[in-house]
Amino acid sequence: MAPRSANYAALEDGGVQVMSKEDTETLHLCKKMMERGDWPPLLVVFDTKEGFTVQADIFIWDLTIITEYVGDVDYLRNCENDDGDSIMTLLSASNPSQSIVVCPDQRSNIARFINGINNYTPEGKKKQNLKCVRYDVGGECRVLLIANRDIRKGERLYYDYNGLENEYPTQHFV
Ligand SMILES: C[S@@+](CC[C@H](N)C(=O)[O-])C[C@H]1O[C@@H](n2cnc3c(N)ncnc32)[C@H](O)[C@@H]1O
Repeated sequence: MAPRSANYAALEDGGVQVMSKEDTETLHLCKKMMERGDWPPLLVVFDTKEGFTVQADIFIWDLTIITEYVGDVDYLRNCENDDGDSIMTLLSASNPSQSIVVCPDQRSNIARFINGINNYTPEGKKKQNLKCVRYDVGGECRVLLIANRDIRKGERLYYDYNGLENEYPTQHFV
């Protein structure tokens, strides 16, 4: 695992956007709500083709923070040969040995059950209703999944697994 000090947003190649004060307050409020047991209105539903999926249990407005992508944080170099299908870039450093990733295999939250779009079909792209955005929050990188349009109750949540490195194979995704 990487020490907390490894998550130093200033190392990001090209920089990472700083989260606004207002959004940072919202993020802290989300954390507090979770701590007291107020969970977001999302359901984990099993699908025979897609495995576990996440769906909206109420209407969700565009730009709502859905969840932070959390888990153990490790150096990318330690995980390159892992067969996990849920590793997420946290910091993509100019010096690759300083790049870190989130590994949600042992500890995580609902984010690891959110499925991805098929990058090779127009239908896949139409399904996308979340965007994955990395922010500098108080000097540390954080990954958030945010609604990129209004989402109907009952709609499944999808984002593009290939936002940055384009290395995730999605040809077989439904
Ligand atoms: C981060 S996990 C998402 C949760 C996963 N469905 C599960 O059951 O644990 C990523 C894996 O889910 C599956 N997956 C994600 N999106 C999919 C899609 N659109 N169609 C089919 N399988 C998908 C693939 O097996 C992928 O490797």
